[in-house]
Amino acid sequence: MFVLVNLKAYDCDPVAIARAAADVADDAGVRVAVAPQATHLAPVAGTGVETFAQHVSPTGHGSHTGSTLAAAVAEYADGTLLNHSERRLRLADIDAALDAAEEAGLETVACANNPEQVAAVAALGPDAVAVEPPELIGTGTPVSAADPDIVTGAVAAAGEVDDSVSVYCGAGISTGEDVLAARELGSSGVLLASGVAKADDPRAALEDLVSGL
Ligand SMILES: O=C[C@H](O)COP(=O)(O)O
Repeated sequence: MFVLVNLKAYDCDPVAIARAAADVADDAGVRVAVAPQATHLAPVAGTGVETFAQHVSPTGHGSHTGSTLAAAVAEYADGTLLNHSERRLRLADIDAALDAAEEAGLETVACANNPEQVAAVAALGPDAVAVEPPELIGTGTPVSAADPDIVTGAVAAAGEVDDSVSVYCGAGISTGEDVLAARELGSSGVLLASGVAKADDPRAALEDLVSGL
């Protein structure tokens, strides 16, 4: 299982969380990655943890003020999220951002709300898709318990399009039990945020997440 921790724009210490994630990944032998704000990519990557951007632009070098270029992100990061439900892109822009990310050598995780969108984004050839029902994001109610069919549906939808695309799930995942339930449903990773970024003790939260793996 891959544990991808998105720090969003939460008021947290990205480097402390990254250090804890690197330790937990090493100790448990589990892939754990951290996706900080773009301005924190360098210090987070400096901890040695796998580092993801939260977004890259569907543009290359040129007159694109405010862009986050995949090539610039790749100086520090290993991969990137795309089309998170809090950073939605049009289909053509997901396609272009995937191309830019792949050209820069970034691993790509494209998000989708439901199995139908999973099929659409899987057809664009990301390394992975992450299904997240928006209504469960940040609730602490895990998608694996509240809407298991959306996870199994996403696994089936991606498999019909391209079975080399990994399927992750997210929304409300915060415990080791949630991670195991996600795996039972066919997911090969989880995407989560508040369970770690808002935890009183992020290191303990990370240790619990991987405890059953
Ligand atoms: O990127 C992470 C997801 O939106 C899930 O967020 P959450 O774990 O706070 O529900």
